[in-house]
Amino acid sequence: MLKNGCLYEHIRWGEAFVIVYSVVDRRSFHEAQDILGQLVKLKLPSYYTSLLIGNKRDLDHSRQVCVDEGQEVSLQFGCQFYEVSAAENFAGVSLAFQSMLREARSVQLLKALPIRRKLGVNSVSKVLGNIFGNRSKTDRKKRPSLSI
Ligand SMILES: Nc1nc2c(ncn2[C@@H]2O[C@H](COP(=O)(O)OP(=O)(O)OP(=O)(O)O)[C@@H](O)[C@H]2O)c(=O)[nH]1
Repeated sequence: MLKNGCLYEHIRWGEAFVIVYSVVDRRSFHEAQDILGQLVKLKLPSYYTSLLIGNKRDLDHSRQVCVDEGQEVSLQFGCQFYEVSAAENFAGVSLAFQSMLREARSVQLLKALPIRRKLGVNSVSKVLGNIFGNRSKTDRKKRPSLSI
């Protein structure tokens, strides 16, 4: 799956990723870890959001991956983590996706923050300069402006 060029391209441009494994299939859990590792390699240091989902929670009697293992991997890779049962109801799946989208939107806002902060600092320093500056107005006009 990871050798698939198409997936590789998606990882390149994607900003939010959902990785699903089955709690009754340990191999799928290992594959999920591989994908999370690929994301780290291909995406860092860019910001991205990832969500790890352990599906088929209802099949507890055949469970091969315990909830603690999923949690541990999510901590290791800094992603959100939910166990759900797509067969039982969609509420859990929907909540997990909504939570991931909220984080992805926050990340987008954070990305835009440095410019805003820069503008804010410039505005504040301009106001302080006007209040405390001892230069005449004509002197101030001659100086090059740093505001964007
Ligand atoms: N019990 C149970 N079965 C599920 C759940 N989610 C999916 N399934 C079943 O798992 C089988 C595979 O589901 P698909 O939707 O085809 O998903 P897939 O990614 O192709 O999954 P795999 O065939 O397991 O690799 C289907 O028979 C689904 O009904 C779940 O949460 N609980």
